[in-house]
Parts: sequence; C-alpha cells; structure tokens
Amino acid sequence: MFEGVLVTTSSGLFASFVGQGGIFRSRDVLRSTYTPKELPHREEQIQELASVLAPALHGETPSNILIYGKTGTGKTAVAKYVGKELEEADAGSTCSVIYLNCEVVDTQYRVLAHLARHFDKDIPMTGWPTDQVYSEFRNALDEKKRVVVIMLDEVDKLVRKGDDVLYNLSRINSDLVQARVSLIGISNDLKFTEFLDPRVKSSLGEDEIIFPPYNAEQIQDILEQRAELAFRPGVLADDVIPLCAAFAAREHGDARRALDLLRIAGEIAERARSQMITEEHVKAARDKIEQDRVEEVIKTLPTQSKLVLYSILLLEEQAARNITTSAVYGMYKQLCPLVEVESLTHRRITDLIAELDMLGILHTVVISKGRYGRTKEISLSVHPPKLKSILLQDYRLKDLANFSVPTQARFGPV
Ligand SMILES: Nc1ncnc2c1ncn2[C@@H]1O[C@H](COP(=O)(O)OP(=O)(O)OP(=O)(O)O)[C@@H](O)[C@H]1O
Repeated sequence: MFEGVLVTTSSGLFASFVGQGGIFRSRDVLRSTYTPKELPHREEQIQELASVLAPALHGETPSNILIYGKTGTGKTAVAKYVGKELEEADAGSTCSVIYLNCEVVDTQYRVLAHLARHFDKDIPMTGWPTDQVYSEFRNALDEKKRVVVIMLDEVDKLVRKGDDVLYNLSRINSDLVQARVSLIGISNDLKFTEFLDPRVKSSLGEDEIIFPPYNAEQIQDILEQRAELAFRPGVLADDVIPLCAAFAAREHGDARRALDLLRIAGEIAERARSQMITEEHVKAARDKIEQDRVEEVIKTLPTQSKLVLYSILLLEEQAARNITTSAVYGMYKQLCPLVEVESLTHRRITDLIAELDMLGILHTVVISKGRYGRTKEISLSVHPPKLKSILLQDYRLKDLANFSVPTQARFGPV
C-alpha cells in the first residue's frame, strides 16, 4: 500500500516532464563549461598565442603574456584551446600546461599548493608556511628538464590580495636549474597592471594580446555553430539567433551572454511546451537575465541603500501618490532606529537614490510644479514582493518584517 502510493506520486510528479525534451539535443553545449572544438573569429588571437608558446616545443622558454579583453570575448576558450593543442603537439613530453582560475584559487598559499599538487606533491589545504609550499613546488618542478606554462585566469583577483605570488612566480626561473616556467595572465580588467609592482608588471607583460569585443555578425556565427549541436533540427525560428546576437552585441559583444540568452530562451520554450523557440522566448529570456542581474545587485548593496529601498517599498505599499525624496527620507528616518543604524543626511539619501536609479533598481522622473519648483517622483523598477523578500534576506533588516507604518505617518505630507 505504502509502496503503491510512493510509486504513483513520483511518476505523477515527473510524468509531465517525461514527454519533454523536444527542444534540446544537449543543453550543456550552451554552457560556458563546454569547450568548443572550433573558435570562429579568433583565428588571429589563436595564431598569436601559438606563436608565442611554440618555443616550448623545443625546450625554450616562451615569453610571459598578458591577455586582455572584456568578459565573454573568448579569452579562456582560446587559452585552453591553444594549451591543449600545445600538449598534443608535444611529442617529447617536455611541456605541460596548468590552468588556474584565480577567482577560485585566490591566495598565494592556494596557488602554490595547487601547482605543487599538479606534480603529485601532497600539500595540505592550509597550515604549512608559504615558503615551504613554494620550495615543494619548485623542487618538484625542477626534477626534470621541461617547460611549464601556467595560465592564470582572472589574474587581477590575485593582485587585489597583494601580488607576492605573481612576484615569486615571475622570478622563479632564476631559482630553477632544469625546468622553465612561462606565465599567461588573463584579465578583463584593463587597468589592473597599474596596481602591480613595476618589476612584476614588466615581467608579466612581455607580450600582450588584446581580444576585441565581437560584433553582432560574429556572435551570430558563434551561436549558429553551437545551436547545431544544442538543439533538435527545426526548433529555432529564423529570427531567434539574430535577435540573441543583436541583444548581446548591444551590451558589449559578450558571447557568453548570447549563449545564455539562447539557452534560457530554449528552457522557457520547453517549460511552455512549445515546439519551437521564438522571438518572444528570447525577449522573456532577456528579461529574466536582467531580473537576475538586478537581484544580485540588490543583495550586495550597502545597508543604507537597502534601507532607502525598503522605505520606498513601504511608501508604495501604502499607495502613497507621489513618492518624493522628502517622503523617502521621512520614512528612512523612522526605520534607522529600528535596525540600529545611524541615519544619513537628506543630501546623502538624495545621492543614494540617484545611484539606485543608475543601477536600474528604481526610476525617477523630475516633475515641474510650476511656481513651487521641481520635485523628483520615485518608483520601483523591481516587483515589490520580490524586492521585499530579497531585502529581508539581509539579517540586519529582518526586524523590519513586522514593522507597520504608524497611522499619522500614513497621512503625513508626501
Ligand atoms: N570564438 C568563439 N567561438 C565559439 N565560442 C566562443 C567563442 N568565443 C567565446 N565563446 C564562448 O563564449 C563563452 C565565454 O567565453 P570565455 O569564457 O572564453 O570568455 P572570457 O573572455 O574568458 O570571459 P571572462 O573574462 O568573463 O572570463 C564560452 O562558452 C565560450 O565557449
């Protein structure tokens, strides 16, 4: 009896999903973890990187390189592709390529431990003196004659925590007898070298490769190549790929954004049980991505800005007619003591409102009141219940959940 119930429930729950799957052949092909076999419109950068690394095949040390370009311009994909080709071309097994993402492996200790582990050294996650980890790595590396290319993706993340590790790695060759190291730094922050020690800067930037943003046509080619593998034949309406490409090119030529748009449009179409992906699904995907971005921005706002937003939210909940900066300030002043936060001046709150406007979280319109001057009317750009739940996730604001506005304030000047 019990078993019977279980079986019916689970098959019932998933029954509607079983028939699905008419859209995708493989959705993973559209994720950024997938490495494509070909990289259209990056032939020049691939050639450039290959020619810098080629000396490694003869046991010589390639120059260090910095690769720059905005997000989604194919830097990681190209670096991994060229690294793989290099290892495959290396008949004498004298080169190896180690890829590290410095957003994940983000301290000197972790970087060195990760590198040492690559040579089968057993280094604990923490606890050793950094010097000792460095020596283990250097000794393991120098056991034989070889060239090791270390790719440091998002290298700017390391610099923010001090550039000791970059300094040590950039001068490691003078510490080695047999092996040689060459570094590839990858970054979407064009300015990060300004913060580097000048010695590290000149060593790391011996060579530079710039990745320009893709234009709409180039993104279209990239999407077409991926769509062929990702979707079943005939499920894409004609205007879907051009529209995804146009949206992504308008941002800054970000191929990742374009692939995300296409994948999410596919998922929306699938959930709606549509047989095809249409322009409407792409627009809905764009809105969803934008909504997710805004949510992420709200979560990371400082408490003061969150209080300003909460004040506007409460005013909207009371159906206040014109929400002005003064009304927001009045509400904000009431909220500050409840969460034990010092209140800022009216002027600062005006600035915070302008910042939130720029981030697209709220919208302000300047209204002329004739001889009474001008005033700013504020409205939220985010669905209020959603905004409320995001704001209340912040433990500092959770006491506001039970706060209701005193009656006299409701009819005060707005
Ligand atoms: N020329 C290309 N051909 C095919 N796919 C590409 C191309 N360029 C980028 N992509 C794809 O776009 C996505 C983002 O690329 P990649 O991760 O290489 O960007 P990035 O420049 O390293 O970005 P970030 O700076 O944000 O790390 C990946 O899924 C990648 O496969």
